Amino acid sequence: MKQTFVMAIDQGTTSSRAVLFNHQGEPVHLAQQEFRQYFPHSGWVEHDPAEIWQSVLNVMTEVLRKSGATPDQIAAIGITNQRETTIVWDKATGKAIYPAIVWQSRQTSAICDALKADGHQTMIQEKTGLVVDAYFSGTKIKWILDHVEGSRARAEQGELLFGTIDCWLIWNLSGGLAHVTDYSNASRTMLYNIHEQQWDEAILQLLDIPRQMLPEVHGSSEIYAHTAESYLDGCRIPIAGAAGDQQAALFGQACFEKGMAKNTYGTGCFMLMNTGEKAVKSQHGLLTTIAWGIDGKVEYALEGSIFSAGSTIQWLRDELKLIDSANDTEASAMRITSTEGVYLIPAFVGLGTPYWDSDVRGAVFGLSRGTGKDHLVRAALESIAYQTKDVLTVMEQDSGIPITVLRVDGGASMNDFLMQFQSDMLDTPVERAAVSETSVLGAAYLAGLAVGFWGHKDEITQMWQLGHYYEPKMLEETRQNLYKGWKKAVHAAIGYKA
Ligand SMILES: Nc1ncnc2c1ncn2[C@@H]1O[C@H](COP(=O)(O)OP(=O)(O)O)[C@@H](O)[C@H]1O
Ligand SMILES: O=P(O)(O)OC[C@H](O)CO
Repeated sequence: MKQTFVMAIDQGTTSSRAVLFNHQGEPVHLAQQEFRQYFPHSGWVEHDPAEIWQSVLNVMTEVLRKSGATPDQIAAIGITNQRETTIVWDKATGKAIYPAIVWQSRQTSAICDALKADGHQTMIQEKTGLVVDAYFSGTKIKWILDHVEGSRARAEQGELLFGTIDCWLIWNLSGGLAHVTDYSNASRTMLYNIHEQQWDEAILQLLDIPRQMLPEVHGSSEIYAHTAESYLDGCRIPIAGAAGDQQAALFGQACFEKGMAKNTYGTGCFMLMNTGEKAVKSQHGLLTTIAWGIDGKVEYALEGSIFSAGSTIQWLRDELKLIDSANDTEASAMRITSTEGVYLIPAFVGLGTPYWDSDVRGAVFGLSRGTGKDHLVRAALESIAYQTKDVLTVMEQDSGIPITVLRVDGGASMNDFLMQFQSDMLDTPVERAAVSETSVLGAAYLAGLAVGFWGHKDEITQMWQLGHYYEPKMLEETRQNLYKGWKKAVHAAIGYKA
């Protein structure tokens, strides 16, 4: 039978998706399932690894059912994932020994503070390209080994395995045969030397993490394993691509040339610039990270990480009950012409680039008696654009490359008000890709390239299509005044610690 599709799995922070892509790179069928978020303490976020795995199996089955396709029509499977989220599991039973500690979770900030106080920040940044922060997997693994009784000794015996979500899924899909990850995911652990491309013994010793529990690191586009016979009607499909969701989005946006940048508006917001074969060091809190490794050649990116973007909109919906759905925010923001001086600082789990402050928490400034729901909703949307401006400004400084156009994608990029305000605030055109699900598209491309479904990256460049173009329209004076107000508000929030 002719193989018609590549199946890509996007295991995101709030939902799992499976999408079938055809030869034209079009998403022709999709299945999606949300799963539970656990907030056991202030600033902690956890997931159930078994529920994540089950949700992925469900969407894979569901997308096949919806499409009427049979598993033997699938040329390859690609995986993209919420990054840094950490799972430690028992190799014999396949059961996690603790819930997945999610990238947003702050439960290891004290470990990070101690690392910084002991002067390890520079060494860690030099080797891994990352700042010392609870965001990354390294301290999350340490925390699990410190808190689950007997686990460190078991890890030393080779009985426990660590993996980010890509690794957990490949291990499960392969029936426990492959314990592997790709370069882009390894580069988010704070344990991986991105220049030497190997796990770093000194950092492993510092965090007391046994080497034997870590996966093998592979390219982002190659066959790691085949699906086990117990799934997908016994059809053994090659699992042929993996990348962290932000790197996969850079790939899906066809940002293959040095200096090309994209911003993805999901739960958080992540701007990445391709820096080619050069790992550019940041002076302003950007991360240096591996974009992907293909055919033995690793390419790098500069990244700005914003922790709360779409999640701020979820908060308006789920906690404040100001809106019924995320889509309502656009009309709400457009009912007024400005927030009238209201700024919302969405530091629910601290602030990432360029502030890197784990302890700051959210705040609202500029309330007056006339402030209403629309002002708060608009301030929440604007906070996403202001944080993006913070990141873009330092990215241009650190790379020395002006960003002349910003490619955008992700759930919240569908909001026209937000995208226009973004373009206005940056004074830069914004291009929304026709396929806004670029992470999952990137995963499909990576897997499809590995099995010859697509021939070359140039084919992908040809397939990229513009969905919507936004041009800056705001007066320079207005832009400057609004942004000045944002900066004042952020610094006031940072200055206030309960
Ligand atoms: N029209 C919209 N306006 C603003 N935010 C939106 C809109 N649609 C979705 N979102 C937000 O985008 C996020 C979902 O985007 P998605 O790319 O699926 O995120 P993730 O991959 O992080 O789960 C949610 O946090 C949601 O609140
Ligand atoms: O699941 P998303 O799209 O919010 O992405 C999360 C990022 O990978 C965290 O680094």
